[in-house]
Amino acid sequence: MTQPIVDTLCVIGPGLIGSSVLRRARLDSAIARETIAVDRDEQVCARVCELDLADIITTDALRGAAEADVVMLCVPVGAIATVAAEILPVMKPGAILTDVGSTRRSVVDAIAPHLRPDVAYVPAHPMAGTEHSGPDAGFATLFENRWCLLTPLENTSSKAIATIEALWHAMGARTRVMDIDHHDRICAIVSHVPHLLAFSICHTADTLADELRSEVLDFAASGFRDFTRIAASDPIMWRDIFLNNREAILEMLERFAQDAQKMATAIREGDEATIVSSVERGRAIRRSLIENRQA
Ligand SMILES: NC(=O)C1=CN([C@@H]2O[C@H](COP(=O)(O)OP(=O)(O)OC[C@H]3O[C@@H](n4cnc5c(N)ncnc54)[C@H](O)[C@@H]3O)[C@@H](O)[C@H]2O)C=CC1
Ligand SMILES: O=C(O)C(=O)Cc1ccc(O)cc1
Repeated sequence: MTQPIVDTLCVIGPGLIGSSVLRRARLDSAIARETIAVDRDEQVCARVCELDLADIITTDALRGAAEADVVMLCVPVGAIATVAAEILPVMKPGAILTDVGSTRRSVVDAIAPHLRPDVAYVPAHPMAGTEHSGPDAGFATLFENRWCLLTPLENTSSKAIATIEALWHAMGARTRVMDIDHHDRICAIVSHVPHLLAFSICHTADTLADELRSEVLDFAASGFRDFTRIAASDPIMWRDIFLNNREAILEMLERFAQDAQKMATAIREGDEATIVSSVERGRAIRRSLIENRQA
């Protein structure tokens, strides 16, 4: 029998993303020989146990990390560096630390002082998810045909990078290695600012409902519903993302505001050509996303 990609895989934070990884590992013995799930929340551990998602389930991060060959941190961005600092001293020599956090620069900088020369750190962010969270929300096919963006440090061994890439390939994902700051700018425009806009437009509509004393949201058309699906996402997760990718988000938000302002000017001035060309451009982009099966 061929060796699995990882001997012992420890997932810390088996919520939407972590439980999806564990579900996939349950289905495919080529991923890991043994799995460990760690969560500080006893109720999450109890649920992971009921769902039979891992071989060992514990609230003790040190125990899980000490036994693992790969430790994957799937906790909110604001908790990643704290958990990393706690577990790094007990990790096995030669083991790999990875995390799935949605932002990179501040996390990598906060982890850097705690790194050991004999433990590789390979951040890997799956560009896949939903607006739901917790262990019940996960599913084994979540990463199929999705990108996973790896942002290793310059001195990270190519063997460790290859192991994490193999892990994500086995989960159905495509991988791309990229620069840390490049990652944060891309994610700001394709993920973080769209979430910000969805939260904000819900807020605006709700405030208007108060002012008009009307059930504005009861009349939400399907466009509003499609556009705001992501506004149902977890507040702690998004607080952490916004605060940890501050510069790139503010830059992209400013660019967006300029484009929205151009549309406002075109509408005010009855500039048909600008309005039509903007809608045409959006339509072409949306159609190409569907053709590439990313929508
Ligand atoms: N939700 C999404 O669509 C995506 C999320 N991500 C990233 O993945 C990570 C996890 O997100 P989700 O799975 O959505 O979150 P989740 O809320 O579903 O699960 C997070 C889990 O971490 C546990 N946790 C929190 N702090 C902990 C700590 N200090 N020690 C141990 N466990 C702890 C929580 O109890 C929870 O079970 C985040 O960093 C997020 O930015 C990445 C891609 C997509
Ligand atoms: O629900 C959706 O469509 C998402 O976009 C989920 C998501 C959230 C955060 C990420 O870092 C990546 C993907």
